[in-house]
Amino acid sequence: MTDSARSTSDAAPAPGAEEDFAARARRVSKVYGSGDARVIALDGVTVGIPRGRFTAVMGPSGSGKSTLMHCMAGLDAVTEGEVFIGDTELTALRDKQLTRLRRDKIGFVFQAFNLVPTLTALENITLPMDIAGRRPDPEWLDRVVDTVGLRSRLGHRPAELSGGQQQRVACARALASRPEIIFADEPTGNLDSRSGAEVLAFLRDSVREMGQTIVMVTHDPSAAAYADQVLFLTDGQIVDTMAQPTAERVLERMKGFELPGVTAR
Ligand SMILES: Nc1ncnc2c1ncn2[C@@H]1O[C@H](COP(=O)(O)OP(=O)(O)OP(=O)(O)O)[C@@H](O)[C@H]1O
Repeated sequence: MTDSARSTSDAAPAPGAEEDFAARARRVSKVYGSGDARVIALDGVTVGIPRGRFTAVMGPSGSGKSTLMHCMAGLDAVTEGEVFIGDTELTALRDKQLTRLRRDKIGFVFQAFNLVPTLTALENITLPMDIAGRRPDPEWLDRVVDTVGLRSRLGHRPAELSGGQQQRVACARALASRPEIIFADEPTGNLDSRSGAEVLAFLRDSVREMGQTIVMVTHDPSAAAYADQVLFLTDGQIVDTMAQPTAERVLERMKGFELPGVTAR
């Protein structure tokens, strides 16, 4: 068995040895609180996120999905274990280096669109690069704008755009700097199903047509069906993976997690 084939097993590939992964977690644990309030949110997770693929993360409420994403994106410190973005060990970085790595290598899309209301769509898309003092590659930006399908709306402010269009602007903002990986936390959580489908199609196209790597946390089996693979978490551990998911198969798998007192939302 190759290392990549056992990406979710405990036998993690050596750092730098597995070039097909845009991000990796190795025996990552995250514990919140202490004493009676102690919660093991992640329990020794080892996983690789394949480069140029769309990965969905699913699991019951409280299973550790957001914690995994936050730890892998360097938004939250791990209690134990290592996280790599490309070949860089994120968990070994000091605050300033971590801020730079997040800025240069990672894109984020959240449930709330987090657009600046006074800026146009285009200004929002290029804002992180403007702040970083980097000039967007015009050809790339053009391609992102075409894929996002908002060329005629680039001069509009967020209030003049629909929710789906605003989230597509947020996706384009994440893509503009060609990050190593994009983490999306419930990107369709605030959208109706039609706008959600537009955003998901855009995320999928940016993977297929532009080679972007995306990890998306979702509760929605039909959203997960846009991904190339699904990772299933329960009780802070990855318990299963599914390639080429369909909404029906994901739903069926999620039903298996519905224990008394635990609902798969
Ligand atoms: N800041 C925190 N302090 C204490 N406990 C936390 C904190 N953040 C998360 N937890 C706990 O860690 C566990 C995992 O939470 P997490 O938010 O990662 O789950 P999730 O799968 O994303 O849940 P949901 O689907 O409901 O968003 C839960 O038991 C949660 O209560």
